[in-house]
Amino acid sequence: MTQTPNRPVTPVLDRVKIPADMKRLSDAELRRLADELRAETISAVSETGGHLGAGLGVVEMTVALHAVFDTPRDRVIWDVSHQSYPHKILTGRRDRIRTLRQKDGLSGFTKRSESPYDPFGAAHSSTSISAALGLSVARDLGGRGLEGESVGDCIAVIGDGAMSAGMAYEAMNNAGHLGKRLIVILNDNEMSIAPPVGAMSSYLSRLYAGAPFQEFKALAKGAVSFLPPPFQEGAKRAKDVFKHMTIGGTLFEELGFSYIGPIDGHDMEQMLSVLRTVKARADGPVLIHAITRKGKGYGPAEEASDKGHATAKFDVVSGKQSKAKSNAPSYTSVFSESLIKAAEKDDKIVAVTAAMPDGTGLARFMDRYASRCFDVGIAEQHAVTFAAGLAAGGMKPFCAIYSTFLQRGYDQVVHDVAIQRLPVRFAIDRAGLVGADGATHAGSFDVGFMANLPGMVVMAAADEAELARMVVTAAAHDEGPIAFRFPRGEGVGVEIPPEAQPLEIGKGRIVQEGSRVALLSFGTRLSEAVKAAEALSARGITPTIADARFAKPLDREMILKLAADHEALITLEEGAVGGFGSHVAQLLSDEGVFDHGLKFRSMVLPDIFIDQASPADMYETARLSARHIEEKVLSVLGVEVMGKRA
Ligand SMILES: Cc1ncc(C[n+]2csc(CCOP(=O)(O)OP(=O)(O)O)c2C)c(N)n1
Ligand SMILES: CC(=O)[C@@H](O)[C@H](O)COP(=O)(O)O
Ligand SMILES: [Mg+2]
Repeated sequence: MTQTPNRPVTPVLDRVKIPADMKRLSDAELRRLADELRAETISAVSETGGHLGAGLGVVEMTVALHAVFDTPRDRVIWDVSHQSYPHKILTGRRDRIRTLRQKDGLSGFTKRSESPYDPFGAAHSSTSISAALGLSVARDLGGRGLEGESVGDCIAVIGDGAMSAGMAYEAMNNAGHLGKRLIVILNDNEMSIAPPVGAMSSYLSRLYAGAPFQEFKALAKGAVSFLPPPFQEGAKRAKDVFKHMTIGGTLFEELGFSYIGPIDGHDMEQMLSVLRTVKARADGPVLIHAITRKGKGYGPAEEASDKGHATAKFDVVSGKQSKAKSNAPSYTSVFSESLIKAAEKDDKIVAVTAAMPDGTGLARFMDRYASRCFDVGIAEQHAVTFAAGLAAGGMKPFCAIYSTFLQRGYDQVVHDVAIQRLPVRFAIDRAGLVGADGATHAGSFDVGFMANLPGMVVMAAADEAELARMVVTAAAHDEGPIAFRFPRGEGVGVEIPPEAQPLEIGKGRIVQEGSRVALLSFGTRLSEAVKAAEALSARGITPTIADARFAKPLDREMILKLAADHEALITLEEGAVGGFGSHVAQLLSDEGVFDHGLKFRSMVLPDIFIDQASPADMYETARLSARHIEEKVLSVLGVEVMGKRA
């Protein structure tokens, strides 16, 4: 037998094609299966890159869940679902696990269309309890799945980080009230992407630190019979130790859940025993508090500051990641450096992140100005209104949130910020297509949902120097809210001026003068427009190229002049319909420009959710690369290419 290098030897796992195959395994074999599953996960992610640490932390839990419950009839809903790779391996997708996060491969998250074992898709956090509750209620009302299949137990697995979001409490509040049979596993690894923050995180740690106290609590409430015998013993001992303590219920019990824990989420015997008991006995909402370690079982992940949360491809033996070299700084780092510079001169500048200090670059700001930087946990709604409060109190808050996660705080943007004209500065990172995380993380909608708000200023950086200027522009803008968007990844390599100057609000710039057709770009598609223009020059076409800088307020004067001076006007943006191009079309329509025969085209993201792929492939799908701009110009001008109209 030949063995593929880097592939672990997995005799037990090889016998498991789907979870039903696990029913034949003894508990000892299930323990062995967990070891092999962990090795297979490490091996696969070493080839694909992706979310590693969270999956390694739930290997035993994944095995125990599929061994005890009857999936897919019983529904396991993984919160965020970045920890679902071991689940994918056990649920008929092992043969494709090395296509994770690639074009036409497996998604890095659970996805209903991918497998019947993924009953609910996710990637944004803290949705699992609501979804599991909805499924439980549907089941009790006699509902069947969309394919007519019956629904069994519904189990939400949610992390301690995800437990910081309001939505999890909204769901528990409702679940406790309804009293339906529902199982929640709190996977507490004392980590979010960064170390978790907040009073709730401290509370969970106290529950964990006081484990015997919890056993005593269960006994005191008569709930100990719910637990398997080893826990009943522990509880009796705990009663002696803690008999003089006055105790209240855990928060979860107050919300109407039976609380079981803390248990060791890596101890297969405990996991199996607790899940079997809960399966046999639960008659309402139950919360199992499992303590695990993010990155468990792989040294380089366990030792990493993010516990191997996300990784590039790596060498399994050394743990060394293969990172592509770049000649330009990332947009995120330009934002971060520019903000630090601005904060040096203005002590009113403060910064807010919702659990993404590294991703947004605010970790560096925090190192420098700890008291002026706030990680509020996964709580985008709160982050926005908290920033609004900071602004109302006279500070200059920069609320740094990925485009996709800002969607969750939208009512707060409208109601708390925009209507009150509070000068919150929104730094919208990951605006546009993001690659391997796919549709759930694409920043497609922010221009649409920000630029339609009265009084909101909306900018997009065309390159890193422009981004530096937008940071100082935002810092200086006290009249109302302002937002600037920039994409994932590296800049284009332009020089960043040491002292960036603010932009005039609502003023764009002409990058290249030309004739016949004007390319009006909003954001980083500008460099593609320049490339397209170079290609077009071979055909004797020299487009005018303009950088709009602002989607709101529009540079009316510049746009109307472009329209007047050219036969055709094409807008470009990395965003969905309803964004910059729509605002330009509205202006042209309002001003009657179309009545005079202007040819107008708007290049936007297509009306589909684009699955994971490389950014280059995604731009192909979106038809937003230089080649597509060139084709659009030729077609709008009616130029024939190889005997055909373009
Ligand atoms: C609404 C939302 N905000 C932010 C994120 C980014 N994010 C993904 S995983 C994660 C940490 C989750 O921590 P936890 O729930 O404890 O899971 P763990 O990774 O520790 O297993 C964060 C902040 C997200 N996915 N969704
Ligand atoms: C699962 C999740 O939401 C994050 O881990 C996300 O994948 C981070 O994306 P970036 O790599 O763009 O920071
Ligand atoms: Mg965690």
